[in-house]
Amino acid sequence: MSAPTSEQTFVPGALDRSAPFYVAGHRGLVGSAVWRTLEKEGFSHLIGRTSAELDLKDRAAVFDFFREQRPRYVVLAAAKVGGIVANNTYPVDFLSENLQIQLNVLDAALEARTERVLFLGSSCIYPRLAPQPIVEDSLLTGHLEPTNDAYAIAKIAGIMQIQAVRRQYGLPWISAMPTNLYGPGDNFSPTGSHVLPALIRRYDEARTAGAPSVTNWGTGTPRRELLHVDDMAAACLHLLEHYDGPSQVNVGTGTDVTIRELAETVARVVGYEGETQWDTSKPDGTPQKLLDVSRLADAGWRASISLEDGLRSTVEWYRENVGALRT
Ligand SMILES: NC(=O)C1=CN([C@@H]2O[C@H](COP(=O)(O)OP(=O)(O)OC[C@H]3O[C@@H](n4cnc5c(N)ncnc54)[C@H](OP(=O)(O)O)[C@@H]3O)[C@@H](O)[C@H]2O)C=CC1
Ligand SMILES: C[C@H]1O[C@H](OP(=O)(O)OP(=O)(O)OC[C@H]2O[C@@H](n3cnc4c(=O)[nH]c(N)nc43)[C@H](O)[C@@H]2O)[C@@H](O)[C@@H](O)C1=O
Repeated sequence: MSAPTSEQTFVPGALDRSAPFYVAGHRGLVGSAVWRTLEKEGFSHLIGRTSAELDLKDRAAVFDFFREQRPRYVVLAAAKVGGIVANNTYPVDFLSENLQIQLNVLDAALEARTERVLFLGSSCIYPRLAPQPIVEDSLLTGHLEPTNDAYAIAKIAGIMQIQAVRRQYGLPWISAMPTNLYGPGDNFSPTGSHVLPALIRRYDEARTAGAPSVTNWGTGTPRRELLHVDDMAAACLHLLEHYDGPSQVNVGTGTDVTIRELAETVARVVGYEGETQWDTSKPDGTPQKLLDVSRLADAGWRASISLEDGLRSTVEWYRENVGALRT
């Protein structure tokens, strides 16, 4: 172990477009959007590995990869991810896989002295009944939402690892906490996905089949904030170039809707005119998780894709790719 270094002043600025930049999870919803954004922004040395090529749970392989590639920048968007029922049903997988992935990547990045790392957590790290909108300082002030507490604890460990590296080694690594995301490349699995892709698929299939009704999960009363993944990717690059600090930064739009309103909007956009029913045997999850995005605004960034526009383009993407969806 190297001698501890105290946290030093680091002034963020434009990243070097020719430096090796590893996007962990580059085929996922977020990773693929980050990759597109970086390509558009002129980054010429992007590095990506599928899980088949490099299983991030394999600690030795991850260390070999970092020793060989020596990325100067890393966005950690590889994780075990799923919707409310997947999280609630497989807590061991969500805890264990995420702890392993992030521990291996962050430890290997530390050994390689990676200059900038952006770790992605989730808004579910905050207490279930945190005051709304949720400020970053709400972390660890109350009980977690039980449907995703295992996943949240893994993510909280990741935030702590970033802070610990900053404190002990002085490296300017940062964390961002996205709200619920959606967009092209999402997981549309009927049982495993998040709410928006599930609704798009359900309503579009019902429209095609001429089904008289669809059934969604829960009561429809919880509120969720939804951010298009292209906005998320832009925020990632913005934070890497404009933010440095130990606190995680919330990434969202600052507005939310009820699940019932979201379902009505999806039905209208896909053109479904039947009835909607609610299966209250399925969990609602946290009643509201609206992020306070002042810190992000102070860093000079705000979301630009409206829910209506983002939803329309995602429905288009879904229809064009329905034959080749992830399961
Ligand atoms: N989607 C959302 O609503 C939200 C997401 N987030 C966070 O954003 C990040 C990205 O999520 P998202 O893009 O939605 O997730 P996805 O499921 O779309 O993508 C995750 C990616 O991680 C990779 N991965 C998973 N396990 C391994 C492994 N063992 N080894 C290597 N790669 C692995 C997968 O690679 P491959 O395809 O090659 O198998 C996959 O492409 C996560 O940290 C998540 O917690 C936060 C809040 C909301
Ligand atoms: C991003 C975040 O995502 C997860 O938390 P969540 O916000 O509760 O996630 P969700 O998108 O799955 O559900 C939102 C709401 O929508 C309702 N709902 C209706 N009908 C469907 C439906 O068909 N599928 C789903 N998934 N939800 C539905 C559902 O009952 C709930 O009230 C975390 O586990 C964790 O992974 C995390 O960090």
